[in-house]
Amino acid sequence: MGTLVVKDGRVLRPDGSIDRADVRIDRTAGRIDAIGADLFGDDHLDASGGLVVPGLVNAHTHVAMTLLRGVADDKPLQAWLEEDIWPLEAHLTPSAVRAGTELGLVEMIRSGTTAFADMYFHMPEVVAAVEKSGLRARLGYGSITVGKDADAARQECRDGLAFAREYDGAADGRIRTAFMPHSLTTVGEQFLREFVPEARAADLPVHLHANENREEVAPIVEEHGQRPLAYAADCGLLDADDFLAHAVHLADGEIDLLAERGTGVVHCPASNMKLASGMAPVQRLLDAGVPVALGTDGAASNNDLDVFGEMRDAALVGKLAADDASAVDAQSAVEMATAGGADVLGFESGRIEAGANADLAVLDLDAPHLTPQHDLVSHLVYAARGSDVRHTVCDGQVLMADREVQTLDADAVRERAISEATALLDRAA
Ligand SMILES: CSC[C@H]1O[C@@H](n2cnc3c(O)ncnc32)[C@H](O)[C@@H]1O
Ligand SMILES: [Zn+2]
Repeated sequence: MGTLVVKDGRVLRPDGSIDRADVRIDRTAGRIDAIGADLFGDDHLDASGGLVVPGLVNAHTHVAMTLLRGVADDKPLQAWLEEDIWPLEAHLTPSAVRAGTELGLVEMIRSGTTAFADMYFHMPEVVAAVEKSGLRARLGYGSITVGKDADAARQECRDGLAFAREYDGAADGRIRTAFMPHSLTTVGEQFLREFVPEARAADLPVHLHANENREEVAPIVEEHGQRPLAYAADCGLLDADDFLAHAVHLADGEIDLLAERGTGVVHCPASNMKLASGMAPVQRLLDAGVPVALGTDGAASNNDLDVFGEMRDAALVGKLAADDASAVDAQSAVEMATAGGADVLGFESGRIEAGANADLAVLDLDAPHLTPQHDLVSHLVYAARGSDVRHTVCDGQVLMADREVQTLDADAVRERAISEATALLDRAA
């Protein structure tokens, strides 16, 4: 396969500095092997006039929810899930999930995302779509036990573990898996106590929604007499490779617990604002040393999968939450979307440095909204958009060149998603 050189761009380094350099990729290893001046390789990708950044990481989403984009807006979490989303999801089929996932993967490739975590249904379809797309992912079947009898509930968790065991390492290692109980209120205590140790035995991380809004926190405190994360730790959760989505409503002791354990938090600012869940204490999490990543959540609560939007929202709402304009600065937002996200998902990505996974994006800088160029880190967070991405590379493979997605047929994917979304809403009507 040889080498690929990303040529003549400016390169964002892990310390936030930017310099003119070429990036050489060993395509067989899928790794960056050199960064420097005038590098030669077997193939070249033109980055002149552009900025080479680590591929963005979307560390919490439900990709196939692209099919539900715009079906239910302007409601709080519980009403949105119970009145709209879950009744529709009951009619999902494997082919609907495949179509919605491929649509989301095209959207992510086009906006420079190279790795993501997905919790959803019909996950073998997601595996097949990710394999074809060339992206990197941490995948899990979302187990829900509430409202099910004990046998069905146990089967939900068994299915989640079986999926994770079977597909870990798929797509030449680009796919890793996790056990993904949906949340502390939708998965019963007995099932957490039974199945989390099985996940540990299989060396699988655990990913779940936690402390998302006040209505989710209150019943846990009432039923268990503990804050949610103390209860989670009691149930065997919060290992160093586990990661929680949202973590909006946190007591001081819960932040300390996350820091002590090294458990990751995926901050989902747009979803938290849209569902009026609250403002996560992101600067306090960063100050405490908690690993923080960014996620879009699903496209029905965002309503897109563009991580550039998440960087901007994280910086803006982070300042409001801290009542401090210096909180969650641009460099912090970029780190959460790149190296921080990769670390939380357990990937050796998110940094343009020799030895790292060759996951990167090249942005065009010649747009009016990116002019003048006093500070490109500032531009990445406060001015750039996903549509500024010109090339996307993952694992050394070019997934998009000059805005043309190479691995999926974007027009066909869009047509199929439209027909599956229409059929899904017809079935549910
Ligand atoms: C069991 S698969 C995942 C499940 O989660 C639902 N979901 C989407 N967004 C959220 C959110 O913000 N909090 C909790 N659950 C969410 C999704 O619709 C699936 O049913
Ligand atoms: Zn979610």
